[in-house]
Amino acid sequence: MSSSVEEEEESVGCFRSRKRGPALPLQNGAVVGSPAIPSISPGVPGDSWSAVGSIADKSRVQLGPAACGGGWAPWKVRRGTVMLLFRNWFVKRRWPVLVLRAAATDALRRLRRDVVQIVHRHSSLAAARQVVCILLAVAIAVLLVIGSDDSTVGEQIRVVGEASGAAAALVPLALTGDETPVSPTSHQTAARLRLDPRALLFVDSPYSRTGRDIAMWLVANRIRYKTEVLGKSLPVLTYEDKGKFGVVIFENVMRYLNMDSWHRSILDRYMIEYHVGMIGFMPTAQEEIGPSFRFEKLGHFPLLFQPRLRISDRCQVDGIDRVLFGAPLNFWLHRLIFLDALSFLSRGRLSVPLMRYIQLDIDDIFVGKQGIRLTRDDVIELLAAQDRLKRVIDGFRYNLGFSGHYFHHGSRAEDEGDDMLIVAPHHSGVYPVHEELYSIWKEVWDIKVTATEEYPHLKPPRLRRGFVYRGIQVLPRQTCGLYTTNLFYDSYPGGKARLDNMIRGGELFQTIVANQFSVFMTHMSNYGNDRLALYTFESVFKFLRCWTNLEFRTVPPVELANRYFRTHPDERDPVWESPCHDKRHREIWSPLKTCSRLPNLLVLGPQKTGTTALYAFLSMHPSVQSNRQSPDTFEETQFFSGRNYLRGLDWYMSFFPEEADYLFEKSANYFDGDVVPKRAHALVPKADLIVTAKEAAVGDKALRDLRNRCLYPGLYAHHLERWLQHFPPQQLHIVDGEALKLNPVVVMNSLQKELNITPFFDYANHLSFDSRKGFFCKVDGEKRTRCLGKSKGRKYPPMDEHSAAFLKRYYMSGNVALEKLLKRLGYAIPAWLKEDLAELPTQNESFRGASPDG
Ligand SMILES: Nc1ncnc2c1ncn2[C@@H]1O[C@H](COP(=O)(O)OS(=O)(=O)O)[C@@H](OP(=O)(O)O)[C@H]1O
Repeated sequence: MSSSVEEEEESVGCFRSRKRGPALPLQNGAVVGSPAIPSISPGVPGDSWSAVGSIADKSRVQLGPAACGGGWAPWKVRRGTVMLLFRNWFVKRRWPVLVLRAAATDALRRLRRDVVQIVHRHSSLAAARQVVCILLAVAIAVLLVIGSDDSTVGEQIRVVGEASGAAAALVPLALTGDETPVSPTSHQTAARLRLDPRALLFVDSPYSRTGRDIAMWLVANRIRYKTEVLGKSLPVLTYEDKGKFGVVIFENVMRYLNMDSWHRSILDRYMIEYHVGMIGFMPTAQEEIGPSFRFEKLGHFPLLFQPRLRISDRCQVDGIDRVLFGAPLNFWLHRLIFLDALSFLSRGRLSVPLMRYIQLDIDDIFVGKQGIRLTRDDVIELLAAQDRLKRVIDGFRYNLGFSGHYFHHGSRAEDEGDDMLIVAPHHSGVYPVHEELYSIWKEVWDIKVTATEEYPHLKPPRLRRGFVYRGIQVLPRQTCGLYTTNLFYDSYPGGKARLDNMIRGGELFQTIVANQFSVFMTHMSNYGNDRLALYTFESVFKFLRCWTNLEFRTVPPVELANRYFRTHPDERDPVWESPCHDKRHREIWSPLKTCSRLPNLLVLGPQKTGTTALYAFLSMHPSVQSNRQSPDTFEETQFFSGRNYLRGLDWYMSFFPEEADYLFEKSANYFDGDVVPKRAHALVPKADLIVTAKEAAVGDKALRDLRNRCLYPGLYAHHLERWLQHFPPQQLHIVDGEALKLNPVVVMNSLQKELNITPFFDYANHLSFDSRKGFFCKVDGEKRTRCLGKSKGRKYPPMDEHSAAFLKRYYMSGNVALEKLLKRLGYAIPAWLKEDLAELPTQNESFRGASPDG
């Protein structure tokens, strides 16, 4: 890092000094060359339209107030530009206005040069399209005016909310009725009570880049959302008197503009009536925007821009707040502003909390050879840094883990360092789970909390989640960029810029932004040597404090875990991943464990469709072995579907033999279990799946009792679609249950080929029809048949008319959806389904177009 940049960074107050020795105090400061705190010109009080201005710096931007309808607002932008703001929730309010200046390359300058959004109210419905176009242009202009010294951009922008510090002169938003914010510092209004905390995300396709980035960021921040590919219909937007979505997001705002007028009016009406705002992203492709716009890419800068653009706005209002992003969501500052936009546009319904709990673990504090251990001076500096961090992180203390074996193993100075450290137990290596470790922790030390970076083995690390196993709360440990090796700033793997980028808006920064709880760990030696750990942590918290309104706190580990699982109760249940797909997990796993004890095939059910027969027939194949039968749950393991899941991986694997070419299990309640596809995919993502489908049968019990247990699984398409969200269609095999009953030889012979099970086993020689049973049965050695037990293949009295009519109605739309799905997947339509659909009365023809959900 050059000294000038270093000086600049220090004076900015956003970064911690690189010099060894006492770190700089963590305090806010002004940006070098840019007083940084923007000066804002007041708008017209009480007017819902005002200009908002800003900027400082050498760019000398001047902004004047703008009155609605008054023509061009006199913005003079010199080598810079401006965006306007809403009341910031997340991004530090003293940075409400972001500056876009001429091109430069270093990351620090880039931070201050970004402009992303415009909050706007505009136009009447009739003129909506036209004005949105204008808004887009405004967005672009705001992003762009760069490079055109003294270019003038006229515009009127509504100031939504106030900002603090120098921005305090902003005109407060003139809100009325249920738009009135409940507190001057939050986005919450009474309108939020009518909204679900969920976003509606329109994407171009399931694979489009920006859409995936948006979805990932929503997931990272645990914000619920529904993805929708804009097609012929809109999703249902309301239920009873509630809005299902707190904000509407368009990955490509042109899709919103080009929406057909009918759907557009429905969506707009929803947004107006429920006070829901919209976020739109400008497409990056020129052809999407039209020939009249010319974009240029500015060096490394992530935004597109169009020079010399004059913009006007008509100041008409349609009641919808829209935030436009001029670039995709891959720049960290955009991501922060996106969080603010979500909060603002959902009237506080999608506000992420600002408190962040931080735990810094120093692991293995006495482990290390002489020469790389902590000296007395290192420990003094460690403690001094702890005091400095305490100023930013309320109650901060390091959390130390040690191995007593290595205590006093260093030089004299290092041993003195050992003496100065106060130690507390610390645990790691908890995933993949070693049952013995958990037992010992519980029995010997009554451990309640630990942390791991291995679960789930997700990248990026900010997506890691916690779980509880055997009463031990396991917190996710995040990646801070410092590992178990001795690292030095000057020889940091990938270069020092890589580490600094992680700190300044990169992975480490975003991890803390996205997670309310962050646990980091690095080894002792990185607090010695050139004290890279101190630099890293102090820098990132300085940077966070500089750019966000986040607050930080450290609490004792047990309290931290309790708070974590109170905040994220849905994370308590673990999601078992296969240790076999990850080299590192294979290494950590016990050498006694083998990856061959997981099934290649799952028979999913549903019940009553012939799954027991299929299980018996598959087990006849010489290369195929099934699970051992479980006495507790009707011989099935029922691992993925219920409480057995919490018994752990060892329990599940104990049902399978160690040596087998091909392993399978059948649990007939897997098919309709909500969580089963996700769990199954996490553990056996390559497994084949068999679903047996048959006309839904009922016996002689009351329909009401059966509705949940028996009828719901028969909505085949609905459940199959859920499985297809996790598994590719090639792994899904749908077997006609009627054909299995009437002609199992044909079904089994073709199924083994589909599943690539060898050698070929001709079922014609091993199954035969038993006229007494009325079903096909196994042929045993003496040509006698062995049939399934009495509980399978029972005879039922004919169904009464009323019940039959009820079932027809119940399954009508579901069967239509199944027919469509089977066609889509390339299956022949089973005879029973054809028959059912043929009986549909003509007035119900429209059902043929119904959605899979019926
Ligand atoms: N070969 C053979 N032998 C006996 N039964 C056969 C066979 N092939 C298909 N079937 C049909 O399978 C039905 C039972 O389905 P499941 O095994 O899936 O039922 S369960 O969920 O396990 O209870 C069973 O229905 P029920 O008699 O109602 O149990 C049969 O209709």
